[in-house]
Amino acid sequence: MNIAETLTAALPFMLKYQGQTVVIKYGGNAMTDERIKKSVLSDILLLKTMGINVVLVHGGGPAINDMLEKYGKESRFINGLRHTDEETAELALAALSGMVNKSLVRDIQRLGGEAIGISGVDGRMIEVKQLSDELGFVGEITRINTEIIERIAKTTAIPVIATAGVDKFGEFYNVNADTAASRIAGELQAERFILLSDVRGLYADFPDETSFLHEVNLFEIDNLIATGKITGGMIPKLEAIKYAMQNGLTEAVLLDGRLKNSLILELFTDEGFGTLIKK
Ligand SMILES: Nc1ncnc2c1ncn2[C@@H]1O[C@H](COP(=O)(O)OP(=O)(O)O)[C@@H](O)[C@H]1O
Ligand SMILES: CC(=O)N[C@@H](CCC(=O)OP(=O)(O)O)C(=O)O
Repeated sequence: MNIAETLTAALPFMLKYQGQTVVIKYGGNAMTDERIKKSVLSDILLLKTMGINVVLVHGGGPAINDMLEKYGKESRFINGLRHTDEETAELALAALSGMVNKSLVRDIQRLGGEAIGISGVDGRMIEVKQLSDELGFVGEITRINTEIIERIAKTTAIPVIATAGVDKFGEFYNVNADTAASRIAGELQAERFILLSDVRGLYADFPDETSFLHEVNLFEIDNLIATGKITGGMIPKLEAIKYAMQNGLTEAVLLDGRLKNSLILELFTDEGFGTLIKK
């Protein structure tokens, strides 16, 4: 297709999404390759330039692992959530809100766009309480203050959100990025919520290619979790989507961030490239 045909074919989708909110959760595992990262950010900038209200929420598990390793601290996960002592909470904040957030902002700016990076601590955007004694300083979200996101989103800048949380006493908490992104998408009543990871989508029997699921509903997700075939970071991801869908979100898409232009293909064609999660 030449450029004119491509743009013309995209017109109905552009009209559909213009002025709408699209929340993109960019997982740390799809961020480790610089070329892929640049391509993802360039797609995100294209969406913003088309008049879509893009909100970028990022993770950074691998960056936190590296930071902890530097300080001689071990990473330990319980059902996909990192056990977080006080020092880990501070190091996670440094890695996510410092390194990862600012490098995403810088990379968008290098591509010619504008971005403003904030963490859940800023403007008390992500208010939390302790989730459990067992996990330490892992936050359970009690409130999302979307005002600061909405203010940035009205400008030419893309809001880039690091998902640290703060409790009523001002303590820093580590918050799973999928959980926070799902809640933000729900609160913003996003038209689309897309989670970019390093996997094609959801498998009934991971990693058996033939078990790939193009579409699932919440009931099927519960059954899949019960089979034990869903492990690691996929558990909080699905739990987060489930929670947000019971509280305002209409659907979510698990998408492969490593697939070139996956965001554009997902939003601007009728073909589904990932796993669509519906009520
Ligand atoms: N049933 C499943 N289908 C797809 N991925 C799964 C499944 N069970 C476990 N996973 C794992 O979940 C990972 C994605 O979750 P996570 O590591 O938290 O990603 P991210 O850092 O991008 O949020 C995949 O890389 C895969 O290894
Ligand atoms: C509590 C908890 O587990 N927090 C996560 C926060 C980062 C994250 O979720 O990043 P990804 O999206 O790349 O996995 C962590 O410490 O790894």
